[in-house]
This record gives sequence, C-alpha cells and structure tokens, in this order.
Amino acid sequence: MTTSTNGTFDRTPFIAGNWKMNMDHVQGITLLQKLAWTLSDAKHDYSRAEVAVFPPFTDLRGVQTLVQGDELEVVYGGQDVSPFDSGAYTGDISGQFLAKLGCSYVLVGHSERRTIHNESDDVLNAKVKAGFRHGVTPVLCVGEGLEIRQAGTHVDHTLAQLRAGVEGLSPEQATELVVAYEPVWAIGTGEVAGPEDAQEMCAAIRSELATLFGADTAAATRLLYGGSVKANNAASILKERDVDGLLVGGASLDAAEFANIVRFESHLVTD
Ligand SMILES: O=C(CO)COP(=O)(O)O
Repeated sequence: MTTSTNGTFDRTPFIAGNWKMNMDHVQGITLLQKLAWTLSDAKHDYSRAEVAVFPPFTDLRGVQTLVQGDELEVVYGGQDVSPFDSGAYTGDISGQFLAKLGCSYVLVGHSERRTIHNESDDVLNAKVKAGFRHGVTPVLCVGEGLEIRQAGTHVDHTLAQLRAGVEGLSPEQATELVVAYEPVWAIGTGEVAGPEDAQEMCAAIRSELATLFGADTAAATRLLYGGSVKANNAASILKERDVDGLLVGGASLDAAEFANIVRFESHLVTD
C-alpha cells in the first residue's frame, strides 16, 4: 500500500475479522447485522477496503442467508478447510462445502491450528491447494513465536513457513493468495508488533514471493498483519508500504470497534 498522502493504494486493502470459536449462529447474525448497519451509516465505500468475516463453521449458513438476503457487500470465509475433497474424514469440512456456502476465503495455518492442532507445513500446503481446487481463496497465516523473535531468526522462520505453504502454486494462484503475518507473541496479548515490525516482515514476504513467482505476482499479492489490532493502532500499521490489510481477532467481536478499524482511512493523518 502506498502511504496516506495521496489517498491511493497499490492493492485494495483487506480488513478481516477472525471470530475464532466465539459467536454461536444466533450471536453471529446479530454481530454481522450490527457491523453492516454501522458501516452503512458511515457510508463505507467497499471499493476502498474489502471487508471480510471468518465466523465458526456453524454460523456460515446464517451468514450466507443474511448476506444474500440483505445484499451485503461484506464477504466471508471459513476458519479452516480439509485437505481432502470428500469421504471418510470425520469432523472435516471440505472446500466444496465452503464454496457452496458462498465463502470467498478460507484461513489456512492460523497459529492456533499450527500449535494446538499440530498442523504441519505439508498439511497446510495441501489445505491451500484444497482451497484453490474449490475456488475459495486461501489466507495463509505465518508468523513466529516469542522465542524465535528473541533469537532474531523470525524472518527466516516465517519465510520457511511461507515457502512450504505456497509450494507447487502457479503464479496466478500466488497472486490471488492472501498472506497474513501474525507473530504469535502479539496474538491476544495486547502486545502489538510495531508498524516497523509488520513492514519488515511484509517486505520480506513480498521479496520472497518475487523470487518464487516473479515481480508481477509479488506486487499484486495482498499481505496482512494480525495481532492485537485495535481501532487506535490500525491506521499506523496500514500506513506501511507493504501492509495491505489486517486480520483482527478480539476487536472484530465488537461491531463498533471493528467498523472503526475498517474505516481506518478516516483516522489517517495526511501530511
Ligand atoms: O489471531 C488473530 C487474528 O487471526 C489476532 O488475534 P487478536 O487480534 O485477538 O490478537
């Protein structure tokens, strides 16, 4: 993204709310309705910033019905996808199911999946490919834990996750892919990485994508930052050149707060 000075962006900003395991299907509808009303009242221009929510699987049918019925411009996705397409995989949700529910995106490799569910790079690469097979764009999450950050090897670590996740993709797929840098030490801790930390990593990711897929792809791929984002720090992070959007956890559960993050441009100070 360019800076705020001329009000233009190299890539359409992408502001996403990951609800994690919060909001049952009734609460989820209320939250999405409130968000849509708040953005509508504020006359949010969705062509200035794409808005996505990632509700639990059990909410998706209700979300689809609301989005279609009220013709909302908010897009949505699943928080995970099976690497398999169908069959005896108890508990899994296939990319085809997500596509049928109107999901535009799916999160792959969130740190909570990598750590709590021990998802390996190979499995995550298979999930990225499963998303693409079914026309659901993966949002590949990468990022280091505190020990790695303290050891100073966070860039190498994160780029290794990236390379494993995108293995075998075409340049066209890599262009469509969204990558979210979420340092584990900043998730849910209130400890936000500084804008310069987000920029350092997003620049490194873009440069790696250029090496792997060519400069045109790297220039188009959207890169997000996630970790303790709030309305009061969103604009400063989004001012960074290579940060194209935000993946928001806790603050996305509050419609007013999330709407303020979506409307980050109104908080940008032009100089
Ligand atoms: O994990 C995150 C989004 O996927 C970030 O969560 P928090 O915004 O709650 O730190």
